[in-house]
Amino acid sequence: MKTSIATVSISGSLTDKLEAIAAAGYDGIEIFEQDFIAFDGSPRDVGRMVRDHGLEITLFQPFRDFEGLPEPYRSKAFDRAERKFDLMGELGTDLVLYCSSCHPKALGGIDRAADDFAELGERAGARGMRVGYEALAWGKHVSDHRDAWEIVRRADHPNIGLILDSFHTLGRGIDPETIRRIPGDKIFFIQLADAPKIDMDLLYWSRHFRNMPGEGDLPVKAFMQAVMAAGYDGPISLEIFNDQFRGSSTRQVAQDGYRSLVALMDDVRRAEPALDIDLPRIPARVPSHGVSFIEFATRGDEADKLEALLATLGFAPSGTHRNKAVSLWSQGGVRIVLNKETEGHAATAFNARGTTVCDIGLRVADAQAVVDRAGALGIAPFSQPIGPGEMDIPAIRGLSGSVLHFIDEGTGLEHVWQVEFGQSETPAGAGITGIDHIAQTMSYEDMLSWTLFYTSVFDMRKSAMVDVFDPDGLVRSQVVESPDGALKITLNGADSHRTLAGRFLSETFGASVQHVALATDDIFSTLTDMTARGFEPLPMPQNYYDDLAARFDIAPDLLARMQELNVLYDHDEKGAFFQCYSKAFAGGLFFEILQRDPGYTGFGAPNAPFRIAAQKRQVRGRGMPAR
Ligand SMILES: O=C(O)c1ccc(O)c(O)c1
Ligand SMILES: [Mg+2]
Repeated sequence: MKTSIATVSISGSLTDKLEAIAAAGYDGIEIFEQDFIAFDGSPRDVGRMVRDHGLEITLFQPFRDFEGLPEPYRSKAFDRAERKFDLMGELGTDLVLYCSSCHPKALGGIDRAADDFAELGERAGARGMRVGYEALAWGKHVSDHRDAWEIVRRADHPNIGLILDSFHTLGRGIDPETIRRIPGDKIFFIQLADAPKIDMDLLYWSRHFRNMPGEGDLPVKAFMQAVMAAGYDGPISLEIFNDQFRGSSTRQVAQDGYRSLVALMDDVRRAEPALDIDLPRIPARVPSHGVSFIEFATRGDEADKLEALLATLGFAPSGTHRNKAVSLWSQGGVRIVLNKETEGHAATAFNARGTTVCDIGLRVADAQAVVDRAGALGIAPFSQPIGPGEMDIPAIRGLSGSVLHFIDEGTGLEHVWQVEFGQSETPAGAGITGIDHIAQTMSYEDMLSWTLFYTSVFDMRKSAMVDVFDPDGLVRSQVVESPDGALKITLNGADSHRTLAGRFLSETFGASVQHVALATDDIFSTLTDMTARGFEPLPMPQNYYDDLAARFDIAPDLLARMQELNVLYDHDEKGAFFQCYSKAFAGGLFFEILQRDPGYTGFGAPNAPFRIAAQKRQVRGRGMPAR
């Protein structure tokens, strides 16, 4: 199966685009007329450039406002068609997309349009060209692929076929199952795009908010299942109009697109195994059973402070690495690794950004399968030299060059703590039972990419994006989690440097984990224990508790305990949620301690503005903690 991407989908000059597209692994490109017109070189030069990159031009597009016109417009449209056939010949492509007319003079009528296409088919045939007809969701008379298909069917010409674009079908809510009725050989080309569900004008939505399959909310898998079931075997091409992508890294967007295509077609094959899909088989998404460890790169004064903080949270040293300046702190099955090495991956991370989470270990069903699947999706494995007596644990690169290690059971990897750290017992601690979630802060424009990373590699789903109001700007929060909730990651996207998240990004030189949320079954006894160990919570103001008393029906003595321990509260239909924050350390990192009823699925988002305001007071009060 050939993969392709429209040049409009990514940023940069035509040369930049071709390099990125070829490097990402695509077979071809759709040339958008605008891109060609803006280019200073002949059509032959463009065709040669494309082929020099090992790519082919799968489609030239768009040709607008062709069908259903009265004279003299009709003849002019045919003249224009001939000129574009000339151009296509020079570019070296034989397929052009005609989108349904938006011309104010277009008359409508299925047979009139079919006659126009029958005549066009004759002219195209004489030139060795083929024409595909696409229903734009906002076309004047044709806005539904079923009508476009009826026109193509009645035109009844071998050089005239249908082009399906998932956006136009799914954006209008047309059932993709209707595609199964169309003969596969009459579908000349497939364009794929996803989009977030937002209620807005179709044209504006299409031209600004499309995204990669899997990044949005449209049923693109069902669409592709129907297309493949129809017997289609041509290129599958991404056509993504997205304002953010037009300003982002050319290579990254091209890579994400390829990743989304491979993951989608793998999903299609798994959903309908009888379909004949000519793509290499890749391992299925691997379930994660949660976080095995979190590793901080840290040193010197910051390391001392982090150790002191961990001790107040009830963690205790429980092992030292056999070869390295790396120690293990643990409590109730939660492992925190402190890496003070001056060489290797952690040292690089520390040198670049100070104390930071440089590595996350995930418990998975099959560690090697994760690395193999990630490889098929274009994500490189990570490896470091292995010292004497050390284990080779499969890993890949994650957020901003940090590392994700995978630990499974059954291959012996789970013994790494005894083998490398000589771990004996797990200290009892303050009642922390696990890691509830990890929060990663990134810039807003990287959020789609990282959401795709997690949902394409792992068996994780995304939930709706939530707006978090920082007093100085908006932060958007997206949760990705495994179906059983064992692994939950919140991705927080900052737009402005003035938000707490934005400030963290600039203080720590890029995206990384900003907080780790520790779970307890009894937050009051845990916090009482932590307080006795010297834990200092983030202080919450009286106004917050007055508001809680007004909003919720909380017993006065419970409210008093919450206030005493600086516990925040939320609930949904299924249960209650309590949370408390540590003060920030090392440039804005912090811990959260929380207790959730099993049914509560949120993260206390309504509390975020008050938490952020309290954190900002702290920063102003004593300045950002020194490095
Ligand atoms: O927005 C448009 O005009 C437009 C043009 C060509 C396409 O293939 C398309 O899907 C949309
Ligand atoms: Mg299209």
